[in-house]
Amino acid sequence: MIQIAIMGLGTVGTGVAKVVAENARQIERKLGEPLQVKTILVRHFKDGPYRQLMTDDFTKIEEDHAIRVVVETIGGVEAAYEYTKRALNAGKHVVTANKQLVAEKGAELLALAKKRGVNYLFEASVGGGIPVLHPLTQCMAANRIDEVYGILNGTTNYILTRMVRAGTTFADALKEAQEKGYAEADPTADVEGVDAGRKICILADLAFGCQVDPADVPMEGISRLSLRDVKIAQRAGYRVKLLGRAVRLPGGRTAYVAPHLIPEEQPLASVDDVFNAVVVRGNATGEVMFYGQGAGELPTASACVADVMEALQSSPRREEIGWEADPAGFEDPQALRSRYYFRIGGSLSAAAAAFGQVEILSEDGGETAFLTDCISGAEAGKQAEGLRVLACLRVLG
Ligand SMILES: NC(=O)C1=CN([C@@H]2O[C@H](COP(=O)(O)OP(=O)(O)OC[C@H]3O[C@@H](n4cnc5c(N)ncnc54)[C@H](OP(=O)(O)O)[C@@H]3O)[C@@H](O)[C@H]2O)C=CC1
Ligand SMILES: N[C@@H](CC=O)C(=O)O
Repeated sequence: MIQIAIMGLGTVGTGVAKVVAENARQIERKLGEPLQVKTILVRHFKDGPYRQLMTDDFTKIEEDHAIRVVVETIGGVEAAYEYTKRALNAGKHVVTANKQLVAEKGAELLALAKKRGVNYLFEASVGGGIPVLHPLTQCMAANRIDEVYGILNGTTNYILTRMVRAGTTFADALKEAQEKGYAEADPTADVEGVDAGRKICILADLAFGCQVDPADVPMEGISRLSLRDVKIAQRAGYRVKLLGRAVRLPGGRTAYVAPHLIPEEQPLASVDDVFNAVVVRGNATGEVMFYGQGAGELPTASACVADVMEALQSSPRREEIGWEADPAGFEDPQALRSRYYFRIGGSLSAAAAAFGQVEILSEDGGETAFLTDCISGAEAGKQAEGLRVLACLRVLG
């Protein structure tokens, strides 16, 4: 019998307990022994099927030599960071879904895990149930990864889909996402692009081998996005999606999160609801896309339990994953070139005077929406000076 502990019995922690119980036979067949949740760390005791396993004392996990893997689904940094270090120091593998902790402290925790001869695994921290970190670091290991981008937040993709398809208000769509267990404890992180930002940092860390610090990454969410722009874009053959993007540059790397217009024929344009998709561009593979449910109880738990199994099967520890802790070499994403969508208060002639040749998408009620040629973010900002800019979005492609 292999025994594990879960820390935090919310959406993901409950999912982990369910997957371990419901898929017990498959898991046992693969591990050669039954897997059992022995202890669950909670803050508040609650009645229910796991009541007998609950403790509010972390030392019950830390000092229990029978517990070989700890699954951290508390979220945030403070308690999760402290308990993770103590669990690793106690010689236990740690598996997590906590992207904030991995994005901010991953390099340090991976180094500690290495020192202690155990694994620190975090497949669930990006893309929920989508296997993407393992393929990126293992199956694409022979590539130089030049770019990673995608729809990395299930809550905002769900909100956008509900607003566009069903006319649901932003507030109601967010409430639905919270009820389904997709949103962070503080959904501001979803809505303002911070959750996607943490995920693009983890992808960039692994893809480029150097720390991308979340504090350096410009993150814009969907709270300022107007449905008017989404509809204008849609009529012109584009979908609007919140993307995280990380690019290798000649002297370093860059990353950002922002809503983009995506041509409707591109596969990312039809990724809706809670689904996420991550595109990885390797110099040998070209573009590879990973698609699946990016949030939710069971998909996320699937990734956590697979990591538990991997940690056990590759004991004492699997091959090196990690990155340099030094964040030097991060460059401003404003240097990246793309077409831009603008909506301005003013006429087509004002747009043309500022940008030269533009592709007009709509002219209505004193407002003009148009696409520029391919320019850098800095050029877009400079050329728009003097215009009354109502919206400005990058176009992917
Ligand atoms: N939900 C999802 O779809 C996904 C979530 N994640 C990540 O997984 C992690 C967990 O998310 P989720 O399950 O949704 O969050 P929840 O808020 O549903 O669950 C977190 C749980 O941790 C408990 N907790 C908080 N602090 C402590 C503590 N000090 N000791 C013990 N328990 C504590 C909370 O208790 P209390 O109820 O008392 O607050 C709560 O039950 C986060 O890092 C999140 O970003 C990753 C992928 C998908
Ligand atoms: N809040 C996150 C949960 C999964 O990472 C999301 O909506 O994507």
